[in-house]
Amino acid sequence: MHVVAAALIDADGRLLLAQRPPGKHLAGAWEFPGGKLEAGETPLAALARELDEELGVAVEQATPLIRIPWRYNHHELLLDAWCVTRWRGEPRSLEGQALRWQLPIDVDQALLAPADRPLLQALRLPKSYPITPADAPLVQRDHWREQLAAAIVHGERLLQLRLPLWPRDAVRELAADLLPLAERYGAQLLLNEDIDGARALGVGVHLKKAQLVTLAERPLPWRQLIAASCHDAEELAHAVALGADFATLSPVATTASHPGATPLGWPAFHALAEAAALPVYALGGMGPSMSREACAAGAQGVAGIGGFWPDS
Ligand SMILES: Nc1nc2c([nH]c(=O)n2[C@@H]2O[C@H](COP(=O)(O)OP(=O)(O)OP(=O)(O)O)[C@@H](O)[C@H]2O)c(=O)[nH]1
Repeated sequence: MHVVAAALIDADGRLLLAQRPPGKHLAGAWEFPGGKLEAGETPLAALARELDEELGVAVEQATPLIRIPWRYNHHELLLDAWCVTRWRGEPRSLEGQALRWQLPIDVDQALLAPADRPLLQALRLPKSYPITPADAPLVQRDHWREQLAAAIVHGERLLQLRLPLWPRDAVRELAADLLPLAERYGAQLLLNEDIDGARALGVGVHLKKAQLVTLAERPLPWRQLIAASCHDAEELAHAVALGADFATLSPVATTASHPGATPLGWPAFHALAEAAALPVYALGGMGPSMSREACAAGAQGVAGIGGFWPDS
C-alpha cells in the first residue's frame, strides 16, 4: 500500500498534525495529513487530492522528505512523505479530525503513528553531521573544544565526539564542557560508543557496528538520540529494529580514513537508504558541500570528518 503524507510547514516552522478519527486503523494517534494512492495516481496528485479533501488547501510547493517502508500487524505500507511549504487556503478540519500546529522539536513522538517517528526525525535532523577525527590526540584537547564550539556557533546542530585515543572520562568532560553552549544553540552532541556516559550526561550515543548487533533494545530514552554505523541492509534493519533515530551508511566514496574499503557508490547507497525505515546520512568521502547530491540519493544529509571543521 502506497500512502502519501504531508509535512505542512508554516512560516514559523510549525508542523500541522492531524488526529486519526475513531474507528480507523491507529485511531487516536497523531499523523501527517494524507492517504492512500488511488489507482493510476502519481504521489503528487494523491497529495494534492488528499489535502484538498481533508484540509481544503491547494498544494503549491512540495518537495520529497523521506520514504519509509513499514509493516503493521496486518498490512505493509510505503509511507511517502513530502514537505509542503506553500499552499493556498487556510487548513481546516473537513473530516472531523482534530488538528494542531507544533514545532517539530515539541512533538511527542510517543503520540504519533509508529511509522511517523522517522518522518519526525527527518524534519528535526540537519543536513550535516560532523565527526571528530579518530587520530586526534589528547594533547589537542583545547583545540578540539574550540573547534566544536566554533562549529556549533557557525550553525552545526548535530556533532559526534569520536575520540578513541582519549580516556573515556576526558571525552565525557569535553562533552560536559560543551553542553551549555550546545543547549543554547539547540545543537545535539553524541558520544561514540559510550552508552553509560551518554546516559549520565543526557546526550546522544552513536553505536558502533559491533555494538549494534549485541543490543536487543533501545539503550536510551526517546529524547536522547541514538545513531548507528551501518554498512549494509542487515545492519540498517537492525538499527530500525532497535529504534535508532538515524544511521550513517558508509563508505559512499573512497575515503582517507578507510583506504581499503570498497565504496558503495550513489546507486547502491540510494537503494539501501530508501529501503531503510529511518533517516540515513551518507558517510565516506563526503564534504559539507555534497549534501544536495546526497539528498538526491535519498540521504538525510552528509556526515564526515575532513572538511567539516572550521580549521580543516
Ligand atoms: N495518512 C496517513 N496515514 C498514515 C500515516 N502514518 C501511518 O502509519 N499511516 C497509515 O497509512 C494508512 C493510510 O490510511 P488512511 O486511512 O489515511 O488512507 P485514506 O485517507 O486513503 O483513508 P480511507 O481508507 O478511509 O480511504 C493507514 O494504515 C494509516 O494508519 C500518516 O502520517 N498519514
